[in-house]
Amino acid sequence: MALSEEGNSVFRSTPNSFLGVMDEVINKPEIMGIPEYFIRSNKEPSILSNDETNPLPTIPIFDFQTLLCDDGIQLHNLYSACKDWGFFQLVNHGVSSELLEKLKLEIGNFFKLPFEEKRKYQLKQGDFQGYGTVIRCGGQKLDWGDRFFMITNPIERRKPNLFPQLPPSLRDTLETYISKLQKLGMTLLGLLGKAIKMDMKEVEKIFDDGNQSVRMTYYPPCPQPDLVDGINPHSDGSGITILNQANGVEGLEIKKNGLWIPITFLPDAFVINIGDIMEIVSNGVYSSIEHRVTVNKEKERFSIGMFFNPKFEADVGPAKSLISSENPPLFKTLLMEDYSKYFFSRNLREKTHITALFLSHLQRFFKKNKRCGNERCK
Ligand SMILES: O=C(O)CCC(=O)C(=O)O
Ligand SMILES: [Fe+2]
Repeated sequence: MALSEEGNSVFRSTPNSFLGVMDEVINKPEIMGIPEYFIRSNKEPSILSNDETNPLPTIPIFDFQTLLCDDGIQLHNLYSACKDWGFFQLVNHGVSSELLEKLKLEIGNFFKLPFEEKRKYQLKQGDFQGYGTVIRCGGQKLDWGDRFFMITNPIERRKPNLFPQLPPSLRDTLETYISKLQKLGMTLLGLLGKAIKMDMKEVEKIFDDGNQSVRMTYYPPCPQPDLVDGINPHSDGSGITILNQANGVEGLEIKKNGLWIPITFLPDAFVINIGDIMEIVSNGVYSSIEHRVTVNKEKERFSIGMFFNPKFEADVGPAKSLISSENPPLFKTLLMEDYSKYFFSRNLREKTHITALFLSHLQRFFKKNKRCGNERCK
């Protein structure tokens, strides 16, 4: 049976969103081959090594409790990790295995709900929160994954049809998880500020009562994983991201010196990464690294990322306490509210939005505020 396609539209698509890889493509054994919309013809290969004498490089691992009682050396190592890798794993972070296990079950159950149930959370015209993927133009390639993105803080920014309407057991578990991660996230932001010698008052001014959001992603197995991306190469727009590789299936890769390196799964560890805002705040010292997710032929994968950002009223720009005549600002400063509008007007793709902040594109964006297509829609 041929898939139903209407002109340039995609399965279960509305004019602006795509819903449900799992429901549309996976649950139909009669569908042969991967629909064109998912095929990435110029996908860069992952590096593989079976050579025990020459293992692949791995991202640094920190023990949170050791970081907290720092003697200076750990903070220096943290600084180097954020500068050279932009990614690290965090163990012994104090979030219990029981909570992580419960969250894994709840997220897994959510993505298995019937399509009509999940559809209640569908992304609406012109919005970026909800279940689905924003479609900006006809030729846009789609990721092999179903996502659900929502702002969780400040609480008054929560959409009434999203978080409050989640199945109660998922909602309550997520609420507990979010409150634990908030404490962890704020402490980490403080440590990152301290490690780069930022004024701690400035760290608080930027990130306290910040804007936080979560993205849950389900990556179904794919018959031809090499042809698709679970999530396109991108850097996160956040201050920092705390990622939980919830069901322990690997697939996350980071780009280091031009090569795609896999991130291993450590039970109960979080993967922490520097986002574009932290790269900007640190005036380019910390690195927001491109990453992507590859998918698996047999196994499903799911993850939940929590993004920590400045409050909407804060300035996003190089920290004043780091700037001097020897270290002039490399990025523009703008309000978080504007940064956020700008970020969500674009698709996740490489490091295109931070590059734009570095150059003069941003001013043009705000003058015209047009959704021009091709560059962002690839
Ligand atoms: O699923 C993952 O491991 C990564 C997801 C990700 O990069 C994101 O949500 O920004
Ligand atoms: Fe990401």
